Amino acid sequence: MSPASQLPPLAELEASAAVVRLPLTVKFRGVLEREALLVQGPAGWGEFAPFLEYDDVESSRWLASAIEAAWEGFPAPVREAVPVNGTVPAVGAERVPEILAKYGAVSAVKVKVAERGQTLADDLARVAAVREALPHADVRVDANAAWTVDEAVEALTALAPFGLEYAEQPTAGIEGLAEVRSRLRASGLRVPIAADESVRKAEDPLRVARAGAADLIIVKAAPLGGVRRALEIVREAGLPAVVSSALDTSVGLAAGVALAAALPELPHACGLGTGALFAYDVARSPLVPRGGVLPVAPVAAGEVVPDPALLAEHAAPGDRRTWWLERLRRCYAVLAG
Ligand SMILES: O=C(O)CCC(=O)c1ccccc1C(=O)O
Ligand SMILES: [Mg+2]
Repeated sequence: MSPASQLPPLAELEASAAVVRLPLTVKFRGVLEREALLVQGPAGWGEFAPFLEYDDVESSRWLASAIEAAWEGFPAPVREAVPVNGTVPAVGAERVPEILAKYGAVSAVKVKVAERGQTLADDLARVAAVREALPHADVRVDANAAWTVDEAVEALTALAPFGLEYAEQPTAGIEGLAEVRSRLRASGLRVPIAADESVRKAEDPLRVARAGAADLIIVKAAPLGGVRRALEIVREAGLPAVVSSALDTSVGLAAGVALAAALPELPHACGLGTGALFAYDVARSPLVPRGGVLPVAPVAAGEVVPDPALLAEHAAPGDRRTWWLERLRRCYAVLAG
């Protein structure tokens, strides 16, 4: 996180702040719209968009990431394109073809599972529909920590025959992940376990790696406090990493692309295709996948910027702008210590 002495003045953040509300074409995390506060600094634009229920301490890391993007810019890329997965929210199986069509050709698909109010049968049907549409794709599932250990073992045992690349955060907590992982191995099922919430919401993002509780880690630029901090975490974790979005606008996705582009190794497709779920974005040329990849060049060239007309068109209502500016001030105070 940026040391307090390196923080730009709050007035500069406030002066450039644009608050948008963007409609999605499909419900994600239970919502049909995404709000974000965008700031402009000498290095470009940054996105501050912690989910509405997050507290100020957790949200302040997202602000550090926005400040890095706008005042410091991104480290040099080592690749020209970032392969991405399509993301299938917890929709009914009959909607899978329509959702997949949004991404175009992708070599990997992430399927949300364990949605509250749904059953294992719903998950099996959704994953089956993805497998039917894309027989050769890498299919990974994400339970967002919603299963118990027993439920996770049962569900992943049932899902494994579809061929799973890995299971993301099947259950909450590092001990739970370790137990799911070892119980699957003991039964001869090699489903790699990826840690997401156990990295991005943990007090110590490295503990899951030290505990040997996961085979890979999911890293997101904003929740981890920026691209450089995320790179450091991957280096120290010593595990393969998958860069994923936080349902960002193209400005936030650019930070994810910069992170994925700067990682020494990128063995899996990244979860950065979510721009395709937005009905509208802030950039004239949004970061949506083409041919299964996102290009690094426009990010490195600082071309992924909001269009003033789109910012105006999608400006959040006045009371929401006030709410975001107040949140910005509180999180700035956290960073300033
Ligand atoms: O990884 C992806 O495919 C898309 C991003 C995603 O799933 C996500 C988006 C917003 C908040 C949490 C998550 C998550 O990975 O759990
Ligand atoms: Mg996840």
